[in-house]
Amino acid sequence: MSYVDEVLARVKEKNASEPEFLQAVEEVLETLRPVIEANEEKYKKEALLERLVEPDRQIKFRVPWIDDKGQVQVNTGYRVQFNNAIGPYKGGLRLHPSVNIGIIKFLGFEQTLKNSLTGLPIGGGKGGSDFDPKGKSDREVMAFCQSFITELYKYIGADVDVPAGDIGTGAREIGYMYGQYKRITGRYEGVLTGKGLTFGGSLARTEATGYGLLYITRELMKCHGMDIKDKVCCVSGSGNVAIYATEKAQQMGAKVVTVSDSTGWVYDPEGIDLALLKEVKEVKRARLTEYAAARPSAQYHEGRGVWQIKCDIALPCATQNELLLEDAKQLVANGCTAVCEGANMPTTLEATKYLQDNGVLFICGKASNAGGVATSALEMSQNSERMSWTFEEVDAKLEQIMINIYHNIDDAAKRYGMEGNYVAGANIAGFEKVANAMIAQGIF
Ligand SMILES: NC(=O)C1=CN([C@@H]2O[C@H](COP(=O)(O)OP(=O)(O)OC[C@H]3O[C@@H](n4cnc5c(N)ncnc54)[C@H](OP(=O)(O)O)[C@@H]3O)[C@@H](O)[C@H]2O)C=CC1
Ligand SMILES: O=C(O)CCC(=O)C(=O)O
Repeated sequence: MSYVDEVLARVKEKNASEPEFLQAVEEVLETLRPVIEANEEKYKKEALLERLVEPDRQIKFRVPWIDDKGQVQVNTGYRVQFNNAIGPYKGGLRLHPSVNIGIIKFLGFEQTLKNSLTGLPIGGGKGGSDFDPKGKSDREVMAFCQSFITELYKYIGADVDVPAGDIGTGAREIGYMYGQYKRITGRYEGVLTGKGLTFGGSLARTEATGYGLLYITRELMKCHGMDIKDKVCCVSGSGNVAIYATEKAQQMGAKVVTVSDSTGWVYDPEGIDLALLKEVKEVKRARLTEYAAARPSAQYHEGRGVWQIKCDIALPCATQNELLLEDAKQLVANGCTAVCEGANMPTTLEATKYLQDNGVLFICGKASNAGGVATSALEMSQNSERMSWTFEEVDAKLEQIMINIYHNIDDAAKRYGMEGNYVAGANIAGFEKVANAMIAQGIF
């Protein structure tokens, strides 16, 4: 049995109840085979893969808070500090009822390789809670965030572990968390990113993940002799990533015709009205039915269905495993050219393989959504030097980082004879840097 197969078998046995984590590990290890085989003896002796797939530590805690009726509620909080070989742990906090340890582990594992791809000194971590901010008052959200940080503050710090936003965690939640961290520790430091602009946040962080997704998509298209201008895009989700992906796609001259949320989706053949979408989602925190009600050209459908709409470029920006094999078949049948992931692991393994086998250009989230965390690292730099850069400065750095990521993953795939396989390229390029740093720092 090869070293990769041995490790995969052990990971499956040990983490049988964590399907998302297994899926993420399987995807990575399968594509790393040629790299591992070229150095099998060395990596095996170092137990490098076993160390790579085992988090440095997992923190799990009770989060009690009081709702508006005076009732005590209890949620579970998590922080998985996955790997700090190349920098302090860095990664978002997800607040969603589906959150469990397996989901946080998959996200932390992917984050380690993603952060490596940014070229910046950040390790990988992820956290969150099964708390659902939807339908809660601002006071309830504040009560939860304060309680969450009252436990988590012990484990984080500007040079230790720097959390940020993710699903359900936006500027409001980060603000309450930052306030509580400062109150407990008395320290005014860059312990969280995605902060408000009046207290250390970076310009362009809000836009960064969506904008970065489009910068890398444009580079991909350009390197294959195509222009993004006038292309039709299907976007899923209607949160932070989806909104700013739509904005940048429109700025580049593409037409975005769909968005979705957890209850339904919208097809708007005239193109998404971004101002209306922002009003519905960012201001009112309402459902997409409100978008459809205010927009005569929009058709609203319950459930899922975005990928059945004919498009040139598909940008899944909602959540994991939202683009299934049947969706991949539909995209191919409709002549889709490129799929670039805004969300983390939105495409299943079978769907990814089908897209790749059928000539669709495919960039995985580790590479294509890395603009968010890269800009978080730029926020950390600004906090350390007590400076604020202009929107244009941050945006220009973000654009260059995304272009560099594309060429690094393209080169890595070519080096191992897998030209055009950007999943392999991303995993190899991300892995090489982390592996070298782990080996150089000795066994721990
Ligand atoms: N924010 C960031 O900087 C980064 C985010 N990501 C990833 O991008 C994705 C989206 O994150 P973000 O935009 O920040 O999160 P938001 O909470 O802002 O938006 C999430 C969107 O996805 C929808 N959604 C969430 N869960 C489900 C589900 N189970 N089924 C269907 N739709 C769902 C939400 O619908 P509803 O409104 O109904 O809940 C919402 O439209 C996630 O995978 C995240 O990990 C990756 C890199 C950076
Ligand atoms: O900005 C960050 O630190 C984290 C972003 C994130 O959670 C992600 O890249 O998935």
